[in-house]
Amino acid sequence: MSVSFTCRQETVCFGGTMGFYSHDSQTCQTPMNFAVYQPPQAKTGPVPVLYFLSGLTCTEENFVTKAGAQRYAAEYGVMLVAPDTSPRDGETPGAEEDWDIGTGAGFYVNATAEPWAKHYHMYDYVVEELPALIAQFFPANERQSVCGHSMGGHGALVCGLRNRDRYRSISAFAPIVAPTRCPWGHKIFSNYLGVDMETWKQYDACELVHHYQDDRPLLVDQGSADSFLEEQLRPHLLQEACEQAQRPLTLRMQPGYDHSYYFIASFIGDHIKFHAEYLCS
Ligand SMILES: N[C@@H](CCC(=O)N[C@@H](CS)C(=O)NCC(=O)O)C(=O)O
Repeated sequence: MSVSFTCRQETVCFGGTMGFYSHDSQTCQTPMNFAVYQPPQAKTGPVPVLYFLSGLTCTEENFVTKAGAQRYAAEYGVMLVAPDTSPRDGETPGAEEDWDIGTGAGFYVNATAEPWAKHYHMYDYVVEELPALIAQFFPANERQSVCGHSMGGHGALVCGLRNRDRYRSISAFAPIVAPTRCPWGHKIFSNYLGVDMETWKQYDACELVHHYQDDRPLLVDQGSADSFLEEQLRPHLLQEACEQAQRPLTLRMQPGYDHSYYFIASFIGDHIKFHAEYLCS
């Protein structure tokens, strides 16, 4: 099966190229959208890639239009890849009914329960299919790291922890660290994965730190004024799990910051610098 993609728009940005693309995903069995920022260094040779996984309700556009990340990606010579947050197949029953399930809420898992099992394979899409496409069509070398926000912070932790050979470093903004122990996780996992809670654990970062042990760096920023902090995000659970697993974690509580992209914009420079240390050395 030949692989191809469509360019919807490309714009010069900080000496590089900001682009928006679509392709027919084999994994999700529907067209998928993604955004790529190629830094100026990509004109003269392959560069490493930082994946950014966005949160609930986002598309491939939120991060690249709101976080101001391109300035830092151009400085360090890192390509940014931001996938959409779910399939938009137009046929999955219930996908448009609620903002925290279905469209915009793929949760970076491979759904096994109906009606989600046909299209909602965001884990395989992010870990396997999209990187293969990027490697084939963009000037990327084999070095990858992963970052994300909220639902996408959960995605970054899960994809990163489970794939030691694929990602050199992992970071997150306000991640859902223990979806098996918060309302968003229960809602999504019971629908996408079914009632057997054992199957949920493969997508729970606080479980995974015990099973996938290595010394890769992990950076998490969390705003203290985030309205989802206590009920949904619960970063202290990750701190406890990492302490028990004796795994390195830098958890920074940022006073006064909320859940928005203003928070991400304030610290994205730190995150890209952090990843560049492991991607570019
Ligand atoms: N119900 C709210 C909450 C959703 C929310 O806060 N989403 C976060 C991720 S969990 C986000 O990044 N929203 C998009 C944005 O701020 O650009 C909404 O529809 O925006």
